[in-house]
Amino acid sequence: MPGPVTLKNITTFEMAQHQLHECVYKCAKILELEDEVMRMLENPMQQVQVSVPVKMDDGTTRVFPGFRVIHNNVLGPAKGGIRFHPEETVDTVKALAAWMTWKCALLDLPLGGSKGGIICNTKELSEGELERLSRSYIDRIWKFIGPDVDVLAPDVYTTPQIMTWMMDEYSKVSGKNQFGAVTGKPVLVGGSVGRNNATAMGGMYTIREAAKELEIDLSQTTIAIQGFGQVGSSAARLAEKLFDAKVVAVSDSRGGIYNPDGLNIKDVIQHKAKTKSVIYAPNTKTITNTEVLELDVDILIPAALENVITRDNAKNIKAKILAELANGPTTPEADNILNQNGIHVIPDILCNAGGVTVSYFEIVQNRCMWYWTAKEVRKRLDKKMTHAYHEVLSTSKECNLDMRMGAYAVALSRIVDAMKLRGWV
Ligand SMILES: NC(=O)c1ccc[n+]([C@@H]2O[C@H](COP(=O)([O-])OP(=O)(O)OC[C@H]3O[C@@H](n4cnc5c(N)ncnc54)[C@H](O)[C@@H]3O)[C@@H](O)[C@H]2O)c1
Repeated sequence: MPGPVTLKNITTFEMAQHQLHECVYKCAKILELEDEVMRMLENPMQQVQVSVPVKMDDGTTRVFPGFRVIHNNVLGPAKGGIRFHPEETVDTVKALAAWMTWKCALLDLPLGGSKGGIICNTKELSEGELERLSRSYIDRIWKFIGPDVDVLAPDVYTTPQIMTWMMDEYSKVSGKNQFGAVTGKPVLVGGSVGRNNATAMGGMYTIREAAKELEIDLSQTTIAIQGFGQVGSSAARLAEKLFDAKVVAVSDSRGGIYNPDGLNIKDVIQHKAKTKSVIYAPNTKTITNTEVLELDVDILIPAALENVITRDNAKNIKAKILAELANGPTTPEADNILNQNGIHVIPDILCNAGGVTVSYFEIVQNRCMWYWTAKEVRKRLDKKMTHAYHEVLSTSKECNLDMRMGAYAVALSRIVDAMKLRGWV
């Protein structure tokens, strides 16, 4: 975790990392954690940097820099995505690995946190080059990963096909089938059913519990969702299906759409498939992304970018529940304003943890060679998310913390207790 940083001239992503670290520091003070404990959590336990050679289609060889970072594995084998991005940096990978540590601990998964990345532009690579890159990366890092050590998962620009190549290469070098070394695989080769909409589904369970706490009848609620990608569109569909709630607005990078009587989500999905955007879907009014956030709705779901709720617009948020399916959508200054205004925030590390939870289920199924039905996956996800929500709620009430700090308090105390038990600190 960095010390004070100048917030001038830093990218949005660095800003999101900074917020995350701020939460951890604040929480560490509340929990009165000793300096050596914080030093242990400040830096990753292991950082591997590799050069990944790839034979290109034109006969030349290119070398791509790659990383794999384990932030902390006190609770179990590390778990984290692998990103293929032209602007990847080891600092980003380190921050994201720490984020995985907090999320896994909060959900009480027997896993630590890790992350990896390769600096590359997937749009410039052929299918064959992409496969050779994925396999070559595993050839460089295979000694540092595995089902009992560090499990890989998809992230930015890495797909189920890439995960399958990586699992296959790891199986080859280790001389046996090792489905549990990688998650996010297609169901046919050891993936879990229910992973596609797990993040949104997990978020819905936390919204259901928040509504009970606030005595809100979900069938009478209106919902606005920023972002209509994998997570946002699933959230819109599920809110209609599970709660019979009215989704009145959704948006994407080109703008938002609004209908006070409720959108027809199926039509919006079809419109987006045809035109690549939600805007101008039939029977809707076009609005801006800012307007989407400030609508007079009961539930607001950011499901796109970081830092969209800031000190400038937080006072205009009218929703009773803010369910953070996106990572880092709210700045610390905005958090204070939301809390003062009595908005119930379901923080990102809780709200969007359904994805990593079903990834954990994938590891369990791979280890047992016993595959669950969609109903079983949903039931287990519900149990995990509901339990985590109530732990955060009761901690925040008992310790007089907001929900975000409550979530970090639960996660940090679990990690610190385990480090003490194992004699690390
Ligand atoms: N996919 C997962 O399982 C998962 C898990 C945990 C957290 N998240 C978080 O959820 C968020 C969305 O992830 P995703 O997988 O749905 O991504 P995605 O790429 O499928 O969708 C992102 C959506 O955001 C929209 N968008 C981009 N710029 C925008 C802007 N300026 N204003 C409004 N909308 C804009 C895009 O048009 C798209 O609809 C991210 O913050 C991600 O980190 C995703």
